[in-house]
Amino acid sequence: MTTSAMATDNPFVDPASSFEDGRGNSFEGSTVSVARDASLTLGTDSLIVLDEAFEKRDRSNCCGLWPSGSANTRAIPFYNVLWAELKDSELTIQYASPNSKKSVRAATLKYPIEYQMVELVNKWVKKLLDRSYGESQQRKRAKVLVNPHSGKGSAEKWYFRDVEPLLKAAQITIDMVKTRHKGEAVDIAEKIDIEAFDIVASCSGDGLPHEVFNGLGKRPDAKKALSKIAVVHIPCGSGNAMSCNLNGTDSPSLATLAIIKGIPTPLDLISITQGDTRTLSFLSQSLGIVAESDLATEHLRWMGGQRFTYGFLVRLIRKALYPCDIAIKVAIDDKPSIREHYKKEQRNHEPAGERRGYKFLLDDDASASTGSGSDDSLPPLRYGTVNDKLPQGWELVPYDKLGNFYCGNMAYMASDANFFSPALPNDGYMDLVCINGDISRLEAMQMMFALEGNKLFDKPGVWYRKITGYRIIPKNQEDGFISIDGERVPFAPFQAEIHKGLGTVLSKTGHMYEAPGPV
Ligand SMILES: Nc1ncnc2c1ncn2[C@@H]1O[C@H](COP(=O)(O)OP(=O)(O)OP(=O)(O)O)[C@@H](O)[C@H]1O
Repeated sequence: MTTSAMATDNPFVDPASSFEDGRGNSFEGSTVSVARDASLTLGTDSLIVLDEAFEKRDRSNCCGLWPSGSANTRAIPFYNVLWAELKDSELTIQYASPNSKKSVRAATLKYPIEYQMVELVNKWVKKLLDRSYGESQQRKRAKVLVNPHSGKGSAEKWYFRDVEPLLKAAQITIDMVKTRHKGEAVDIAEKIDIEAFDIVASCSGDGLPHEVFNGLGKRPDAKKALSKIAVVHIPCGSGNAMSCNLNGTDSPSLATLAIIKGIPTPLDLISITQGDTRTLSFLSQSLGIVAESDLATEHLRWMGGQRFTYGFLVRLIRKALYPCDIAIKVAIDDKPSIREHYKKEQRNHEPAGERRGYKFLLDDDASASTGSGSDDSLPPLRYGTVNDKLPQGWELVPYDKLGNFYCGNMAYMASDANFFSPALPNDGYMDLVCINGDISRLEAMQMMFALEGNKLFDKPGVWYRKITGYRIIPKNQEDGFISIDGERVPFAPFQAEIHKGLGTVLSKTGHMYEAPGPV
């Protein structure tokens, strides 16, 4: 049986089946008949399966979650197709089937193929895989790290139930280890054979990806390792910001699907120098009410997500102040220009390779001062370290009434907190929000509600800037809380500077976060 012969009998084939669909996809050869009562068609966005057996097998259409035409058809979006192959006269199609609004599970279709159809079906399978993966790499090789202590301790259970079956169905090679202690992921990433893997996936909170970036950053070939290995996050912890930003979800199975289909995306990374250490930050740095609400409420873990809100409100009522001296290298300092910058990037589709590099940042007034000398290790620090004298043109300004210093490299800081809505993965800027601690309680509450409604950026009391570096020196406080990517670091001066596109992640679009931009 030929594909074109079948096409005329099949109600799901576009009548213009030998023409293009306007996107350059030819419908020629898009349908294969795989059994007496079944055919498979490559539609515009979905694989359309017409199979009389569906009607008998599954009248419920999986709770109405599939966008099917009728009881004997199923439209499987190409995004959900995990793998297809023809082996031993059997065509197997693996796909992610929705089993609730917030999860998918691996499912399989199998059809016997007659000998004379083999060549045709093989060509069809190749087309199906090309459309299903697009720019995303097929059969990725994954080093998987599972932190059994993440969140409420369910990471291992979720890995085996929600994650591994999807990875296996997508033919991803898996090398999984369970982390045994803090810092182990740093060592694993530092020693990993970067030619043997494409991604390092952490089933954890944001803590493990932070360690992975730092492990890769410690290598003598740090730059190469950070651009070759995509660091990805499967949300199993209490803080899952990375997955919300890049996978658009905090569901482990949906995040796994997003990673299987993810597009390599350069990510800006930030060097933090404090004392004599240099670490990498990928998510945020905070001092003041946000850092304290998170880090000083560990004893309230039993409250779950409410613990942060409770800690925040207590400090708000106290009108807590966190005086500091701060020097900032500002790039864009007004909200209309920041909004315009964001819109420009939304329209920009330059390839990943051109998004890397430090070219335009090297044009500014700072000269590289610190580095290990080797071309392949971490890039030198253009602004020096916290122990050096201030770079030329920087000025320490007293912020005596500071309530919140919050610097972000991603938009969502939690699934319901789009704190830095104009943040971009590789614009070469950090987003800085400063809020005074002496604003009225009413204004502070309004800011909290504005955050929930994605309107924080526009609030008059929110001082929003795009920056490339800063130094912050806490004063008049004996002790306090500084958070780097959600982990506590010593309460001491530190300096930060951004490296454009130094790291690599996988995202859905290749250049934007999943958070809605500034309204
Ligand atoms: N087996 C282990 N036992 C204890 N800690 C571990 C273990 N494996 C990893 N860790 C550490 O746990 C920390 C937090 O991990 P992660 O971010 O995955 O989870 P989380 O629940 O979101 O974290 P948080 O404690 O920050 O809320 C990381 O610093 C990590 O190194």
